Amino acid sequence: MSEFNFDVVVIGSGPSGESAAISCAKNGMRTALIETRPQVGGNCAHKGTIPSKSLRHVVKQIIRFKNEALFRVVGDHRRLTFPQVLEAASRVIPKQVEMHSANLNRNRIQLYVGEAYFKDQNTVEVTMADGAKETMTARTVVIATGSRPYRPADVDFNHPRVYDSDTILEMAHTPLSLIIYGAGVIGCEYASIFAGLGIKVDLLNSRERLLSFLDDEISDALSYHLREGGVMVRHNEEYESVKADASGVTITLKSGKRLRADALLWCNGRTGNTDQLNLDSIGLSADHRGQLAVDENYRTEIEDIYAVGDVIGWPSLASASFDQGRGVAKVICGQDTEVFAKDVPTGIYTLPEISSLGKTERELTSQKVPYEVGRAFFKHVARGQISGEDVGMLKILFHVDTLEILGIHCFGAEASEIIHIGQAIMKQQGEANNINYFVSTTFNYPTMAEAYRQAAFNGLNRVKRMTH
Ligand SMILES: Cc1cc2nc3c(=O)[nH]c(=O)nc-3n(C[C@H](O)[C@H](O)[C@H](O)COP(=O)(O)OP(=O)(O)OC[C@H]3O[C@@H](n4cnc5c(N)ncnc54)[C@H](O)[C@@H]3O)c2cc1C
Ligand SMILES: NC(=O)c1ccc[n+]([C@@H]2O[C@H](COP(=O)([O-])OP(=O)(O)OC[C@H]3O[C@@H](n4cnc5c(N)ncnc54)[C@H](O)[C@@H]3O)[C@@H](O)[C@H]2O)c1
Repeated sequence: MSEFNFDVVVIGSGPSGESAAISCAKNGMRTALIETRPQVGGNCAHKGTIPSKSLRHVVKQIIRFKNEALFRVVGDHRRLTFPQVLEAASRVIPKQVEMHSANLNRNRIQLYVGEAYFKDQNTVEVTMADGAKETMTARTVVIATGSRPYRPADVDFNHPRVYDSDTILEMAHTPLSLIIYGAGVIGCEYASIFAGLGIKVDLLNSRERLLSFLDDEISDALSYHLREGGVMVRHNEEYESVKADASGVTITLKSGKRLRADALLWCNGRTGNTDQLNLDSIGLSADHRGQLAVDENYRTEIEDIYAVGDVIGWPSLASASFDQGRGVAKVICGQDTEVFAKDVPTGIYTLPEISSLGKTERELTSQKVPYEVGRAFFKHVARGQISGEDVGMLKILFHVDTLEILGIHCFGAEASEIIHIGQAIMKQQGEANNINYFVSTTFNYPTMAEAYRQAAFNGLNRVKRMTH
């Protein structure tokens, strides 16, 4: 008889928690999963990735309908309300919940619904919705509790015109104008969504440029297209005060500017969900952002307590969280130690979409790497012309001597899919990672993938390294 009820207890059912639990169970571990929400899927399925991407999809369809004269012959040009758009977008959530529940069931994972906190290193207590408590013991605990929007104390989030990225999914009216404070990935994606609905958007960025981790050319393209879509982007701005009243919200900026809109969407930062875990009881503490420090095996400072997903900070992506969950399970099951998720691509679902992998031009320049650039514009790609989605560019950065691909940057329709073709080549070892792949391989025609061939020709012609 084991001294514990479970081998592993996982707290949180987002992508990192679910994949950790399933991988542990598949390796024969007696596994429990605890989730506060009555439904599994995490913030990813209920508040973050899935609802925002689904909203964006609906908005993209509306834009398409508005801009395509052919559709206007068959339907009138009606104005949709935000609640109608939300309703259409939210249909995907039950499908996600059903899929995740089935995955957990199939793998015989014991699910507890309630809020978990530590009693000691091997004991976790769960407070159920009705106040009842359940206690369980385990050799190993995985903290996968995710994150939530950061709410500064001087902004009244109880006011019905002030939203964050969770509560915006409950907005019951359609504002004519919206201020978005915070121009990180969430702020930029929501700016695209609301501008796409014809709402006047002010996007306030505390930094000098949008998404400064991107290649400059891509970040410039995003600024240009957001502005063209009707978003007023303002850089280097910080708020002084936020005042909401019955008819709108006024934000006063440290620069002296005063902006007013029908509603405010706050997108400035997130906090790790660690405050309810009673970490003191096990001698663990989170940093000022509520995040936990881990080593390259996702171990916290406390033996047999691991953490994965948003609660450990970078990269805070659903994509990486899946891998982190599987990675930590390998460590727990003693299978592998090379598990840290790195070389994570970015996939940003603005309009236009952005995706990138590897080094930017700025990084290569500062590292004094002799590189060249190959570009293809979607307006010159037959498939882009046919589909009418001809805004965009694919850019390949490669070493002038070895022809090794060093970075791929893409914006435009389906950029987040297109990037994975290049990723497969970049992942090859040694000389197999070579830009020549794209000129020595036959691509289906017409496809967006053909942009790789065009970009490779463009780059190789530039360094005269092609045998014609
Ligand atoms: C608006 C938005 C859009 C995003 N878009 C993308 C995108 O397009 N692509 C992408 O890759 N990433 C995206 N992300 C990020 C992505 O959603 C997160 O990185 C991902 O959800 C993190 O997964 P996780 O496993 O850490 O946990 P989460 O999904 O955060 O889930 C954690 C779960 O733990 C539960 N929990 C917390 N505390 C306790 C407790 N004490 N007891 C029991 N349960 C608890 C919570 O209820 C929650 O369900 C987006 C995020 C936001 C906010
Ligand atoms: N498509 C996607 O992959 C996607 C979509 C949405 C969110 N996410 C993830 O969710 C997480 C949260 O997104 P977010 O937009 O809230 O966060 P973020 O870190 O991108 O930034 C939010 C805002 O805070 C500001 N900020 C952040 N750190 C700062 C600092 N040190 N100094 C000054 N200003 C700072 C940024 O300029 C921005 O205005 C991100 O890690 C992101 O990767 C991913």
